[in-house]
Amino acid sequence: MEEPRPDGIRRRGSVTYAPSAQGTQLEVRGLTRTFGDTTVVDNISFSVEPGQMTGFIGANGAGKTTTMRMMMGVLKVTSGEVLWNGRPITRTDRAACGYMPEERGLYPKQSILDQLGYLGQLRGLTRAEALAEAQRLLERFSLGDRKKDKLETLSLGNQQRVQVAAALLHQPSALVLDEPFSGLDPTAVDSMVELLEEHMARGVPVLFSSHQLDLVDRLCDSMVILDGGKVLASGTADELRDSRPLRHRLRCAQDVGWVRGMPGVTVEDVDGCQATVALADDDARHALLQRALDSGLREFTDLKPTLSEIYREVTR
Ligand SMILES: Nc1ncnc2c1ncn2[C@@H]1O[C@H](COP(=O)(O)OP(=O)(O)OP(=O)(O)O)[C@@H](O)[C@H]1O
Repeated sequence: MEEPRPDGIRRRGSVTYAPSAQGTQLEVRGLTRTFGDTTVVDNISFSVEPGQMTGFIGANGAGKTTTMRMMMGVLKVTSGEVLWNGRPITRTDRAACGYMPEERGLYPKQSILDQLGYLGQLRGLTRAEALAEAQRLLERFSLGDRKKDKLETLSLGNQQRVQVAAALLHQPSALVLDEPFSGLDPTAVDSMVELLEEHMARGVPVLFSSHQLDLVDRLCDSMVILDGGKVLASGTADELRDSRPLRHRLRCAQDVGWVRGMPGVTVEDVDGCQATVALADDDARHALLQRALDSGLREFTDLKPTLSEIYREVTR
């Protein structure tokens, strides 16, 4: 979805923006958290770059929420540090962040506009500014006519949108969002992504956790895969793909059962004239293609792994 252009300007969806020279970089270095004798986040390091969207993925209990809580100062760090543009993060820096916690934190029985106005004031806006910004965000999410309603009267997806609005009220310098897309329909995902991209265009780094791997694959510049409190893999989607063994699809006019037993060829699947294989080296490739030509070679394609496949492989 991202088209690099020669001038360095990138297009994502319908938003065009130039990389900011002054964005914020968020980094965790050697971050660790123990509860009693149990280490739930174990010496992890990664960075979230200015203007980039980083997906934080991992099974239930992997340690994503605990990491985000430490980043936001909600939970004490056992060891390690959180850095803001390369130096230890301060309270002021954290106040400039937009954080959507797992436990959400808005009041179900209070009117949406009232509580967004209040939250905006807590983050340094005047009441008038907070209400104006809340109203603007609610309009963006097509919730303008629900502003006087209690939060609990909205559908879960719409409550989620209000929670994200709460994190965006004060033009945050960085965004840390715990499962912001869960429960949203595809249109709601797109409108939220569009909004986040406007913030990224200001150089805001976005870290979000998700179990929706297809979404992370589609949206993220880079990703961090956490398992059992450890970072198993991190990098851009292409870096992660390039670090995995390449597989190939082979299709011939005749049966390709002969791939089984060829030296240096690992056979993942054979079905009549088609097979999926991994090759140990150039010799194996050469031998396979020679044999395939005799069988009427129709196709030999590199198969790049999807993020789901990478995730399953690294967490196996
Ligand atoms: N306050 C706490 N006391 C004891 N253990 C805790 C506490 N908070 C979290 N844990 C444990 O830390 C581990 C990591 O939990 P965490 O919520 O960070 O995982 P997660 O990756 O966010 O999971 P999910 O995808 O289900 O939200 C879990 O085993 C959890 O039970």
